[in-house]
This record gives sequence, structure tokens and C-alpha cells, in this order.
Amino acid sequence: MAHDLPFSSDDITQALHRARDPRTGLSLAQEGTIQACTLDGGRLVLTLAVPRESAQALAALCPDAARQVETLPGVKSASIVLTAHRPAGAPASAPPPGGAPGGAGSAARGGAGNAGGGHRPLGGTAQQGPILAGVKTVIAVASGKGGVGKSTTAVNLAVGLGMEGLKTGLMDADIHGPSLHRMLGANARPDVVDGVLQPVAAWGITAMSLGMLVDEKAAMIWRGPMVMGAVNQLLGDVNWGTLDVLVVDLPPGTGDAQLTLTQKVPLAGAVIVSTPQDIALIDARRAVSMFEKLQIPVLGLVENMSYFCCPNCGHNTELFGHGGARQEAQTLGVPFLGEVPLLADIRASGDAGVPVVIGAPESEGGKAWRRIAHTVAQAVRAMHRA
Ligand SMILES: Nc1ncnc2c1ncn2[C@@H]1O[C@H](COP(=O)(O)OP(=O)(O)OP(=O)(O)O)[C@@H](O)[C@H]1O
Repeated sequence: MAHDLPFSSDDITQALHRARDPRTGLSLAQEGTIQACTLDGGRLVLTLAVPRESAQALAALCPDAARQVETLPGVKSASIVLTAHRPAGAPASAPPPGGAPGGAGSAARGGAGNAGGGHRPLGGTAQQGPILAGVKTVIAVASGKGGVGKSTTAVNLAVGLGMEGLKTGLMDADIHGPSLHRMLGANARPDVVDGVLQPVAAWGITAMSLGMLVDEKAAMIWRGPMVMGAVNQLLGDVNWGTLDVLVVDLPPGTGDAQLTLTQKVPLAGAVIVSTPQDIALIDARRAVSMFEKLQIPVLGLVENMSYFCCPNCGHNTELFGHGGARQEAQTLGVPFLGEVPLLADIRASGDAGVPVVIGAPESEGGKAWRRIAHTVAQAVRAMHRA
């Protein structure tokens, strides 16, 4: 809890108490622990940790609880975000000392206030509305392990989908290491119109990354609730407009943070990136199994850094082995989307902010990602028809 709020943690607890389940008498005050509370331009974001087992039941109380919290001084709109990390039986209602920043900096003030929705919500707001209302399909790019080229794939896939004629957005949910803005060369601060963030246009798509809003080093040390606050803002406070597809770059791994995030974003499918190495494939398997448990279709596996293509003699060297992801995809029964070589040009194009599908569309890397984008575009179109 920040010390400069015009109300106390007791005031919050009392407000939460007033929103009870008429059947069970349960309230968020009994079950939740205040993790963070921020007030910015009248917009309050309250993050509560709740026992995993009762998260769904408690989520239903969020809209009413948010209305009660909105009666507190200085609060114009309230969002309540539930994180379900706390094991059952741990002590409740003990706010941690000191303030905690929540959300994506202070760029979006008085936004639509619809964070916390989604088709499997864990949170809610007073003005609960459909999140990403104008977005037809949301797909994630994920990896079980860091450094395998997930963000590079997300950028080239999104721009490739744009080249396929789909109106595409790209959201950087890799909160701890946002890099998409650099890979797109979109380093300018986004505009805020009527309190709503405007995504930045680049290479035929629109994009929003936390890296456009806050210092990257600051984001790296954020803990779970702050990450969720930031993701809520990227989902709810950004004017994504109408899109055929929104590509979401997830943080690497399959831990609690990824699981919560995956439940928060209304995903229609996921693309998983791996290198051919055994160790990366073990992690890719975990990622596939996480999406399967959540009943989110895996659109396919991409093998990145498949082989090194020597720019001088054209000889291919299989640095990390070869074909592992294709075989793994077969074993797991998910589509194999293609191989992308390890190329100095791909690294350089990422650093220069020009995705390789734009800068060198006929190169090995450019062609590989365009083929992958073509296959994913077909899958997305099939979803639209279904
Ligand atoms: N096929 C490739 N050839 C050459 N360099 C690549 C290739 N794919 C990715 N890279 C480079 O590898 C580095 C890591 O890539 P990237 O940031 O996309 O990985 P990541 O999986 O998103 O990592 P993390 O999630 O840990 O941030 C970047 O410098 C990127 O330019």
C-alpha cells in the first residue's frame, strides 16, 4: 500500500466487506491479501492474492467490490485484479509495507477501466466490459525457455500476418524483458487520447510494449501483481481498435506467472518456439502441455536457429542438432510450422528495428517466417469462418 493514498487499508477492507456473496456471505476482504494498491489520476488498481481454489468464485464478486471501492475518496474508477498464487490457509488481509507500482507506468489515465475481463476472468471492474472487443482472434507466441527467439518470431509473425492481409496488432506481454519496440524500431512514446493509449504503427501493424512506456530496467524487477497490473493495462487501456488478429508475446517459461497470464488473455491459439536442442525441447513440451491443459489449441511448433547458414560459402551447419522440433511436433500431435536458420542478418535486423520479413523478405530467414505467417494466417482465417 502506498503511504500517500487518501484512505487507509482498513477503508479498503471495509469497502470489500460490503460486497458479499448473498448465498455464502463470502467477501474479498476475508479471502484476499492486498498485494498492491495504486491510485493514478483517480484510477485505482487494487491487486489481491486469493487462494487458488476460490479464485473463480471470488472473481464473481469483483464488479460489486470495485463499485464499493469507488466510494473511497479520490477514486473515480476501480479495477480489482486477483492473483491466485497464495496457497489455501495462508494468512489473509495483511497488507505488505510500502507502496508498489502497478500497471504500465502512468501513461494511461482514466482509461476505459475494463481490465480484468476476458473469457476466463480472474478479476473485474465496476464498468466491466468485454476486453479487446474489436479483436477477432488473439494468439500467443510462447516458449518454454528464454533466449530461443520467441520475440523475434512474434515480430516477424505479426508483420508477416499483416503482409498476408490480416489487420494485425502485436502486444508485448514479456513484461520482464520487453523488446518488441526495439525490434520494430518503434521507440517513440505512444500517444494518449482521452486517457487511452494509442498503439504505435510500424511495418503495417500496430504494437504496444511496456518498453515504450517505462524504463526497461524498472520492469525487470516487477513482481507478480505488478506484472498482472501492467498486462491488464495493455489489454484494457490500449485502443486496439478493430483487428483480425492480435499477437501476444508471452514471457518465456511455464510457471505461475505464465499460467495466470494465459488465463487472463482470451487466447484462441498458441505458437510455440523452440531450438532443436533437447533441453529447449523439454521446455517446449511443457509449454505444449500447459496450453493443452488450458484447452487452448496449439497452432504449431517453430524450430528457430535450426541451422547456421554461412554467409560466405552458403554451407549449413547444424549447431544445435536438427529436426528435433519437427519430430517433437509429430510426437506431440501438433503441427510443425517450419524451421528458421540462425543468421547474423536476423540478429542485425532485430537490432536495427527492421523485421527480416520486411528488410530481407527473400533471404532464408525472411522466406521461413513468411511461410510460417502464411500457415498461421490460414489457421486464423479458418477460425474466423468457424
Ligand atoms: N534465427 C536467428 N538468427 C540469429 N539471431 C537470432 C535468431 N533468432 C533470434 N535471434 C537473436 O537472438 C537473441 C534472442 O532473441 P529473442 O529476444 O527473440 O529471444 P526470446 O526467446 O524472446 O528471449 P527472451 O524471452 O528470453 O527475451 C536476439 O538478439 C535475436 O536477434
